[in-house]
Amino acid sequence: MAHVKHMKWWGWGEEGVHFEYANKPAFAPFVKHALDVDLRPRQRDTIDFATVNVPASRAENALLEALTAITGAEYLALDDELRIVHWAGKSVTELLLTRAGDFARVPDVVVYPGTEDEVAQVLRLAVERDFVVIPFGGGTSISRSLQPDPREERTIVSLDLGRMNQVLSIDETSGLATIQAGVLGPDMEEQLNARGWTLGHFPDSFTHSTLGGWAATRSSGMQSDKYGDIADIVRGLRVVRPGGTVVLRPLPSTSTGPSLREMIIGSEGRLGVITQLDVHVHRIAEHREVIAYMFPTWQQALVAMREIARSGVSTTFARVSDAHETAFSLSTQKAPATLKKKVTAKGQDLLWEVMRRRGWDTDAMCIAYVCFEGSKAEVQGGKKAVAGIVKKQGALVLGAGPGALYDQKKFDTPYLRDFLLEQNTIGDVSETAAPWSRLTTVHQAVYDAAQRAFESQGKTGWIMSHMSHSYHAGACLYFTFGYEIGEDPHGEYAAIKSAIQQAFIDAGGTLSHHHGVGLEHSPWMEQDVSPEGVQLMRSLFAAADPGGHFNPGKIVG
Ligand SMILES: Cc1cc2nc3c(=O)[nH]c(=O)nc-3n(C[C@H](O)[C@H](O)[C@H](O)COP(=O)(O)OP(=O)(O)OC[C@H]3O[C@@H](n4cnc5c(N)ncnc54)[C@H](O)[C@@H]3O)c2cc1C
Repeated sequence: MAHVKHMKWWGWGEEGVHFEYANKPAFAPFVKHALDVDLRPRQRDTIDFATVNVPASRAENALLEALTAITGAEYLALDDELRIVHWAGKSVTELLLTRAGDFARVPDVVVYPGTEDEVAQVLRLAVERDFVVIPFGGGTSISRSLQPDPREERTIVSLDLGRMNQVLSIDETSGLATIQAGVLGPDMEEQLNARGWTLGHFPDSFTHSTLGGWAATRSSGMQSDKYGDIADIVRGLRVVRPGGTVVLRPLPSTSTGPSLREMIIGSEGRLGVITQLDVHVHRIAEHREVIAYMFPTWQQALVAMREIARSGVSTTFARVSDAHETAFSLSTQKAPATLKKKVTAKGQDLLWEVMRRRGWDTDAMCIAYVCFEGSKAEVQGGKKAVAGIVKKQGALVLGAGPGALYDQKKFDTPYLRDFLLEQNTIGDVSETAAPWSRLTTVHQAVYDAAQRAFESQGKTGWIMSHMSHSYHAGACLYFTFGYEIGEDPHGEYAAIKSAIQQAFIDAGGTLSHHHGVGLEHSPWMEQDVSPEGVQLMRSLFAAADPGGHFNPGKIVG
């Protein structure tokens, strides 16, 4: 479909873009140490689509004609590659299945509506002709929110919102923009930036995910400390349902019963299709700086992060990597190519010397990044206040150099998972949020659970974490884990991922801070929101969609 950009069918992002390690001398030794895996040079650049068998479309001609009458033939896709692009998201389970060509059930047709009225017509038709509609944003779901039920006998339509991609208006007085749901992150920012505005929402998946997808999964971006999670950013919505459109106006606040807005946010396509959103927008900051700090220990770093959150200093983000993640970050540094970079590397050696002389255990130290935005004076003031807080916890201020590097690399990491899969190795993530009082307990519990799970599967595994997204009462802990794939890729993954998710709940965290539920996290929902809570959700979905036409089975089965 020439009008809508898609990721490659077999992995993350664009064809031809890869994670490279040849220019990162410490990376291969790190992987050997952490996972006992010997990296091989990349064997292939792509996977030939001709090598996979795609189940034939089950869509009948009469239905295709009815859909054509709505959007026009140009906006209906039956071709196999597009059906595979739309069959699932980018969770590890889905990537393994996709690479193996193991497609139990794929959408029978992809429909690209251009207007809200066309969306409404498709949904009415779904009820009339009894087919399933799975709304599709950018396809970056990491919780299996898109993958159809393999047992689904009805026709499945993937409804791709990608043509509805415009910033429609900006209310400059209120700082509110009205934007179509199918717009990809970069396209939306380009339109907003052209008028001096930004949404400020930058998930790691930003380049390939959409505004509607963010709202449908309760997303959070790396700058949420300043701009809020998507649930804070979205003020108004239009949600198309077969019987009509729910219209929630962009009011600053309201007390008109239970919040419909909150109910739609995170509904993963089960309550209808979000076509348009009213969102907070902000003037692009005059000045921005990311400063790096090094802490002697994780405990001291967490205390500092809490103090920063409490201090009233406006930070755009404040995140700290634990010792394992710090070691990983250092392993991805490029070899210095220019004289200037060689001098910087020398500076780093000196810094290491300073830390050793201070008696630091360099295996325990933790790197933190804090971002400041505003006028030059505001940024200076913020930096000064944060320096005071971190120094009380024994940290060294590393300055803007490493911070700028972090800022540039932030959207590259998703390519690492495909690179590792190519090396027969899993690299995956799980995140939670917990009160400040429980963060160290959750962190330790997840490490212990992962270690036990690695051992039970006979693996040399690695786990690392960072803390980000601070709130009044707590913060998000984001874990990355890896291990070499054995003989039972799905069984091993299920055992390790489940151990981590269960540890979140047992230690007092939530089962997901910003990746949503989908099929992946659904088994823990009763433990997360109580059995009665799940029953309430089931009743809601059953009443809102009695025929189970809209992304059935997701969140709660
Ligand atoms: C490598 C990687 C990094 C990630 N980093 C982050 C991160 O930093 N922060 C974060 O929050 N998430 C992250 N994610 C998860 C993912 O990007 C988010 O869940 C994102 O919000 C999904 O948006 P999307 O447009 O790709 O939606 P899709 O994946 O296409 O869809 C997700 C769900 O939303 C529904 N949906 C989509 N559009 C609509 C609509 N208009 N109306 C109704 N339902 C709709 C779909 O049916 C599906 O259930 C990451 C994922 C990956 C693979």
